[in-house]
Amino acid sequence: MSQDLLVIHGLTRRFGGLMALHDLGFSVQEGEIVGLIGPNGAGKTTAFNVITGTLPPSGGKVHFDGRDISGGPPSRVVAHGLARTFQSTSTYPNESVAENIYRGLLSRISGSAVGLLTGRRHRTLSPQAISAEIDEILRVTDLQAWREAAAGSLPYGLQKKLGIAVALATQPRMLLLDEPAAGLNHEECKDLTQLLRRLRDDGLTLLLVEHHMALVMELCHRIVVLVQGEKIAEGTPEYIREHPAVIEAYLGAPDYAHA
Ligand SMILES: Nc1ncnc2c1ncn2[C@@H]1O[C@H](COP(=O)(O)OP(=O)(O)OP(=O)(O)O)[C@@H](O)[C@H]1O
Repeated sequence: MSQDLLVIHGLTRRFGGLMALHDLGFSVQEGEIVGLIGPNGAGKTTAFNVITGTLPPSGGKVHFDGRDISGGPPSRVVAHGLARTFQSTSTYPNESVAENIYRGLLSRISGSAVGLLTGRRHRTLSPQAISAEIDEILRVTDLQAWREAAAGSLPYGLQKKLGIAVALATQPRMLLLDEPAAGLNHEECKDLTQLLRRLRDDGLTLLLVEHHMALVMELCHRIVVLVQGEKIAEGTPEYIREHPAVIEAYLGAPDYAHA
């Protein structure tokens, strides 16, 4: 039986009087792809921000690989092997694709005390080793042809893929993806699905926030549904697709009916 890699318990986050997350609890097993879905404003990005230490929780705990990582900071969370991508593209537009990936590598090479203690990080890598790692990430993400191109010159879909490549450079055990399919055309979406499937097959654990229901239903082993900061359902895609409260709050809404 697989181990729980990420365990969230009683997670709460307030913004003034607004309860953006309330008593959220779920877990993700090693090797699983879990989807976190819900209508706009449900608290999905807030959940990502709290899990990755970008925002402190108002209450509750986040455990990763048995360690309490509640409250971050993000560098410590990454050093433990939990990386994320952002809704918007977050690369350095004037730097090349390879240089952007190098930045991801650097967060690992320069490392933190935590990284050194966990033994998963190296303080130095030779230039050849760095180049080989960049090449490998370019191969996995199928971005080889764009190695020296400025990140900002890439088509939007490839910029989003580069965001995944940079996160992969931190050598995560788990990746949190915030709306990777947003703004992608049909072909780009197919390409992304293939990449995520490859990463899953390579054993990477994924937590995916996404409104593209076809992609979520195809890729995820389990789905957690948030509405107004609270979990209203959790289960397999088949279970979630037929869940009356999920259909009423989200899947049946006209905006999502196409998905
Ligand atoms: N920094 C902040 N300050 C105040 N309110 C915030 C902040 N960040 C998020 N919120 C509020 O918290 C609630 C949850 O927002 P969040 O962005 O987490 O939702 P979401 O499910 O990711 O939505 P979407 O699908 O539109 O990205 C919303 O009401 C939002 O306005």
